[in-house]
Amino acid sequence: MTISYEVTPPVVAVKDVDLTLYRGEILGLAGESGCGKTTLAYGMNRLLKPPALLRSGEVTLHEKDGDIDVVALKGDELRRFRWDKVSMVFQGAMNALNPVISVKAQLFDVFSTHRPEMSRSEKRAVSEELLELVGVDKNRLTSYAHELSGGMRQRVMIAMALALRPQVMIMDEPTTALDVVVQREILREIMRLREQFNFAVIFITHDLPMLLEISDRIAIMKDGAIVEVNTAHNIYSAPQHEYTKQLLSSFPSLLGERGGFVRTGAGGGSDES
Ligand SMILES: Nc1ncnc2c1ncn2[C@@H]1O[C@H](COP(=O)(O)OP(=O)(O)OP(=O)(O)O)[C@@H](O)[C@H]1O
Repeated sequence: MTISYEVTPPVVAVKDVDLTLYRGEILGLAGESGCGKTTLAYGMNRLLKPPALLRSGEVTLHEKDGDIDVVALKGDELRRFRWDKVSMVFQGAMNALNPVISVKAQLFDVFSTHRPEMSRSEKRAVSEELLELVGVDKNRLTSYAHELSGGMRQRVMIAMALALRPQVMIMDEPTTALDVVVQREILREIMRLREQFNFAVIFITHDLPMLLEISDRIAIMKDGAIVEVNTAHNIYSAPQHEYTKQLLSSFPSLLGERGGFVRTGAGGGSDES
């Protein structure tokens, strides 16, 4: 996939990227600011708007009953694909909730658009369940965004992304704006939900230490290209690309003693120390 911004002169933000996301995996996408992570995510979910242009490439979702050619989707098909199959939690999503509409109205809106057959009481029951799933009291259904803390708003956004049980969730810096304690709570929640519902996650951040903890595999992006993809364990213990080594060494916390990982078992890297 190649994506450019058709400005003068044009900026090629994603250069010939080829990426496979496996069912149920967490794929971390790391790289410094401006390397093209968000543009790539938008490209995968058909969210590019001019001057962005998908110059070439294809996106295929393999489903039980056949493949979906995402680039060919139009109108209603595309609307159904988003949220239903692939949902996205954006950078700064906690500010994306409409402040003057209740949480309930925003959740109901997702169902009204995508599940028109649901009754009000069904919507209510499912919305309450969703809030509880992401650790928000169901009484918050009637709250407005401005009445919620940043962490709660972000949880509500995750509940919305989860609402239709998509196969893939793309999370672009979903916790960056939150303090470290809340950030870790939410990460744990995402990991738990992933185990429960088995969706795959593309997790985008420049925070490589965090990705090492939560990802199955990590793709390292530089200047619009993916320079290395490997298991989190191999990225950490046997980085191949010079840039990956540089990126690892730019996080002092990774050089010293390793702290406790959120993730246990595979991927955390336990061959040394
Ligand atoms: N609307 C635009 N017009 C022109 N260039 C753009 C536009 N949006 C992004 N770019 C350029 O495309 C490149 C990739 O940007 P992108 O936002 O995808 O990077 P990123 O890795 O997600 O960065 P960050 O972590 O800061 O969000 C950058 O060089 C950026 O300046």
